[in-house]
Amino acid sequence: MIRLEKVCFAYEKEIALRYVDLHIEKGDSLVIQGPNGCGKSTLIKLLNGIIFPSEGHYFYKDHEITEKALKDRQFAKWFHQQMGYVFQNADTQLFCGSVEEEVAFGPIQMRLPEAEVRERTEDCLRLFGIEKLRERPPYHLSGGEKRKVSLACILSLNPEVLILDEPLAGLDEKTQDMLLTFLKDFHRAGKTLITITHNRQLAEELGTHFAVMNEEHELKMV
Ligand SMILES: Nc1ncnc2c1ncn2[C@@H]1O[C@H](COP(=O)(O)OP(=O)(O)OP(=O)(O)O)[C@@H](O)[C@H]1O
Repeated sequence: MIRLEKVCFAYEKEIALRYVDLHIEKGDSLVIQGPNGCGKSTLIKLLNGIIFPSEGHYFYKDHEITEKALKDRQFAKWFHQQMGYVFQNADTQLFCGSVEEEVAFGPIQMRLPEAEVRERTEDCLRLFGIEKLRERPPYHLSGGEKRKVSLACILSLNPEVLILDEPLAGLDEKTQDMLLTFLKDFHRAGKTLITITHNRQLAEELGTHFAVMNEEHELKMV
């Protein structure tokens, strides 16, 4: 489903990915670990089509993901609907006037019928217990509340692949348990998960496949 072939990426002179080969099948739950600065966030940006290989190739469902390919609006829309990316910093993701608008934004962009937009929005608000926050502007919420809203936004898109960067960071224990249960159910439903985490317990509970990146910016399956 996801295939990286000898992918390199550099920020000007700063190498961040070195000849990365990676195969992820539908339904896998891949956990990626590695020290600070080894290239994990860069890899996630690349998988999400925000940056592109300087060398090598990235294929999603046999389509090569390049800057040129994503200039095709139909293709880009399809690809971005398949990939749900939960940012580490929720602030970069939230921009609507209210939490409810924020969660409904994706389904509206997908041009879903109004009743389905409403249903998905309500389901996601309920899932994260944030119905009470629906009228509030997202930028006035606490860090943990913002995280719940950004997770609800991504899940309202019902993505095929969910990419998570330290998903439990900043959440209280009850919300961590709820999110972990959700992620396990999401995976059981045949969806694909890619998680970056330093949290060993989360890695063990969620992962079916494990990869480690090293300080040389190389990736190895373990
Ligand atoms: N915008 C940028 N410009 C220049 N160099 C960058 C940029 N972003 C990241 N880097 C560099 O690329 C390398 C990989 O960074 P990346 O953020 O992918 O690491 P990471 O494994 O996610 O780190 P952490 O665990 O600390 O979040 C690092 O050496 C970093 O300094």
